Amino acid sequence: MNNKVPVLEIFGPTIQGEGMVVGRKTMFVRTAGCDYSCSWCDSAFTWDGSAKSDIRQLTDEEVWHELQTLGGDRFDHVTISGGNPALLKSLDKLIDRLHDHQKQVALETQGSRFQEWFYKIDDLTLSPKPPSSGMKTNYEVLDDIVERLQNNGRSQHISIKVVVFDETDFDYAKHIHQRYPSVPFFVQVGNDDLTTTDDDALTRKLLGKYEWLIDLVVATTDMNNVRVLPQVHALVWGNKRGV
Ligand SMILES: C[S@@+](CC[C@H](N)C(=O)[O-])C[C@H]1O[C@@H](n2cnc3c(N)ncnc32)[C@H](O)[C@@H]1O
Ligand SMILES: Nc1nc2[nH]cc(C(=O)O)c2c(=O)[nH]1
Ligand code: SF4
Ligand SMILES: [Mg+2]
Repeated sequence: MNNKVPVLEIFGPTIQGEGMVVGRKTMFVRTAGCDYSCSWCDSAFTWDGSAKSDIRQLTDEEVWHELQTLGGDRFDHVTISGGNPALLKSLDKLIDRLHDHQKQVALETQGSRFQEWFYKIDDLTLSPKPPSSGMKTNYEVLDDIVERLQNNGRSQHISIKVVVFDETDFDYAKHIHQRYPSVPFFVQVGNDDLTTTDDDALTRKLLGKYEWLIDLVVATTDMNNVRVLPQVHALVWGNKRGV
């Protein structure tokens, strides 16, 4: 069995800029490879071949060593993102190692694949993709993942986060919230300007979109138990990588 993890970036400590533990001090491990190809993916380098030569096949011990080198004693939380980390059975050992060292573990995934190690994740974000992404949600798989987690006592450890770019996406978000009403639900501002280096202009634009999304949620009856968030890291650091 392949016990290595294809890693593209390890960075931090920084803050979790999105979703259920927004603001939480954390390290990031970003894995390579995705089964989706979202039109607006802000981490397309994980799957489009452009950073192929940066991919390292690391053991859990090597990942842990690098986290320690970077973070020392200044972290107690690690977020695994990608790409889609749920493609990797081999993350099981890394999660155990992090827990052995009293580090909490968060996961970002789109909900297209299940892994047994989902049951061990402390903060698990499922982020199904709205129409603007060009991807199609497999509800059979998503239903199964949510059901398994709920049936195994993980309800306090999961959330759903939908990125919204337009009103069609907002309708999709409403539909997802109605389908899984007991799962803590987040809508997130979409960033459609992934190349600009003008941080002030980007911040202004994203805050404008944040207000637009807040207004939509405020005006909608089926969106009451909902949290509306921007990507805090994009407001602070723009499109910079590794923050
Ligand atoms: C890069 S993805 C990696 C994890 C996993 N593949 C997923 O999509 O959940 C992490 C999060 O960033 C969000 N995201 C990606 N591109 C974005 C963009 N342009 N604007 C806002 N959020 C974005 C995704 O929807 C997801 O919630
Ligand atoms: N600060 C920060 N927060 C994040 N939350 C989710 C991220 C991701 O790319 O998965 C991300 C990221 O790349 N940086
Ligand atoms: S699922 Fe996540 S990593 Fe994959 S293409 Fe979409 S946003 Fe990017
Ligand atoms: Mg990101």
